[in-house]
Amino acid sequence: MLQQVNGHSSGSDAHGGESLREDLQEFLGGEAPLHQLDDLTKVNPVTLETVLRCLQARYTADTFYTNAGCTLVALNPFKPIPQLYSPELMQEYHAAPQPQKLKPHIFTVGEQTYRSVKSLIEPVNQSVVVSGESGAGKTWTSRCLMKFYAVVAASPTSWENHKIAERIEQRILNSNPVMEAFGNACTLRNNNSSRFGKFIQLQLNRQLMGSSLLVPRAQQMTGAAVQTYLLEKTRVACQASSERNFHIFYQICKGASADERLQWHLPEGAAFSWLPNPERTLEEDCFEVTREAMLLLGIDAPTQNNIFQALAGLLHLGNTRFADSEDEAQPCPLMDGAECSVRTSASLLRLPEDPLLETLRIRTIRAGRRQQVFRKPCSRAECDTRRDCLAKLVYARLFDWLVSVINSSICADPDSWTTFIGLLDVYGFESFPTNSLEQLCINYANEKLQQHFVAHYLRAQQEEYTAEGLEWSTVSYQDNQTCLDLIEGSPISICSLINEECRLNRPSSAAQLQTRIESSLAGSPCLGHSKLSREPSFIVVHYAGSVRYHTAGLVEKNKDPIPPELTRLLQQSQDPLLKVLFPADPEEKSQEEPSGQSRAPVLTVVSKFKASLEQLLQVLHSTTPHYIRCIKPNSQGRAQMFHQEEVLSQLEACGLVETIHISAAGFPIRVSHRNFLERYELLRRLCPGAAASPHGPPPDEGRSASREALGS
Ligand SMILES: Nc1ncnc2c1ncn2[C@@H]1O[C@H](COP(=O)(O)OP(=O)(O)OP(=O)(O)O)[C@@H](O)[C@H]1O
Repeated sequence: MLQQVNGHSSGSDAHGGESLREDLQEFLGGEAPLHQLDDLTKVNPVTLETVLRCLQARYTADTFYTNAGCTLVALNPFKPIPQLYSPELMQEYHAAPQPQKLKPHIFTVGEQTYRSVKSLIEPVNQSVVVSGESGAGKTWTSRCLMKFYAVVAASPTSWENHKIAERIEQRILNSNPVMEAFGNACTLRNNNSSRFGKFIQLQLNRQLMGSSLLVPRAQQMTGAAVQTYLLEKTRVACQASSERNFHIFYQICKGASADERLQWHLPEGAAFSWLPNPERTLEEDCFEVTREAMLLLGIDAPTQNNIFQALAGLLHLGNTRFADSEDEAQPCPLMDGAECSVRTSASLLRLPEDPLLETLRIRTIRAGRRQQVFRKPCSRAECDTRRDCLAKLVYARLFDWLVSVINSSICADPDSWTTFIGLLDVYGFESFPTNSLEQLCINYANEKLQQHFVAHYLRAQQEEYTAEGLEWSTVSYQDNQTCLDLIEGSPISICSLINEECRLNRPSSAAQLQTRIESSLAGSPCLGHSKLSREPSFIVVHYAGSVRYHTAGLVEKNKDPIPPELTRLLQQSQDPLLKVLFPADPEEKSQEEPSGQSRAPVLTVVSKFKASLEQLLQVLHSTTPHYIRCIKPNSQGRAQMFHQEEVLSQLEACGLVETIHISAAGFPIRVSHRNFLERYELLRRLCPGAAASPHGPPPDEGRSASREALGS
């Protein structure tokens, strides 16, 4: 293009203009400032480098939202910017004739989804997929969107309806502090990290405004439903160094009244081994906010008291330490002081003390044709595992129960809503020095979502070309099906092999599992080899990068075994809450007591997760998806700091690099007619006889003028 311009320079003399020479100088020097580009697919050319430079320029200019085709990229500002989320700004986006013409913002996505629901054009239901790594701003974004909908989707017809709507919205918003108190924790990467995934379905109902059918329809929020995924329950009993347990434990220890301290056996300054780093004071430690929100969700004070007492019981359980037994035939003795912990824990959980201790220390085995019962003292390590398992079991059931209570409080009668907007806030792609089943599940979910995204993005591209009247150009793009086949395919895949090990219930070493995976799936191009690793592992080449998964403990984690004695013990509790969490249910036995010889399908972690993922994707497929990719500009959580390498790896992990490649596979350079004329108007002036305006492009933004410039 430069040569072309230079090539025409003699022509410029023909027009004789000093001014033309000056214009040329300006043309050669002046690209549109990068920070003004609202859409990453419009940087020219679309490459990783230009995209990164554009994001950095915008971040430096305090511009945190940028479009990338059908995706919104949200850079975490790491500083409060109240005016960016004010109710006035919400109203501005809500009232704008074309919100997409305003600056990119989460409110644009909010308003677009809301209008699409209102338009009743199929598919009416909408979903917003919010992704990004830990600390990137997913929870913040989802919360902001919920507040936005609470404002715009609350325009009922009567005062009475208004009050009902307000109550529902308040409850929906109140579900956030409760779920965060019980499901979030302070990690190395985020002080308020969600340790579970969630899909919130905001249920809307069509309202007729006034009596005339011609008056525009509104959609009013009538309720919501929450679905959660993969709570990191291991955190209850095991926290990485410098991390913390779930916020709620710190809240009760810091916020309990004097009476409650007595009742829950939580004296000031008491030390609990499952409560590391209690000296750190976080904004999230606010017990009062959680209590208030629980109350508004219908969890009354006695029930709350019951919950907190059970949690205190778990903390005391964590202080129960075992010593090695000198005689294998005898149960492990308790360490000094642990007797008191068991007693307190038993009294708070309202369990009989001796059976609690016995269950922790003695395993019952059924064997032989007659299923004779044998009692075998556990090793110290086994006692620890059983203690931790008991705590995880209680906490996971409590969390699920809370979610169900929240749902019954916010969920609308199925007849009272017709449409919905779904907000999906999931863990982003993970790759740590050691990766196990949790990362495999999370990355598997990300692969599924990425495939969904690529299919949608390619379709959107083709539609755009058609609308532009461009010649049909099939964007050939290889999606991530090969990787998904490796993880979940039939008949043999990583999931099926791990499940098979659980079903056969045979002793199997980590090295054997590695060999089985490598030999059975050797043909997959997405299975990498781990020659350098000392520990048994396998590598999966994900769309976002290669991840090495260690096979040690994988099968056991997948089984997630719950000794049946533990469930039976909890069913004996006199505590009203535990009675609800552990009802005497005959079905439970079949789930939790898989017999070694049984061929019945075992409900493994992977198979449950796969089923819930399929259900989620079915819902997503039935909606129009919107994507928000949250990016963390630096890992220190500091404002005004942009680390290019960190951002780049996130662009890869959240699939934005893919978007860029797809854009480049189609038409990598996209400029509106108006911008094109603004930039290349000069070409028309270089062309002898062209009637170019010295004042810039004509106002019609027309194609013909652009063609003329191209032809010159
Ligand atoms: N738009 C924003 N404006 C100001 N601060 C923000 C914004 N988004 C995020 N933050 C800050 O970043 C922190 C981390 O954000 P958030 O908890 O939403 O991350 P996340 O992606 O949900 O992380 P995780 O996966 O660990 O739950 C917030 O606590 C907040 O301090």
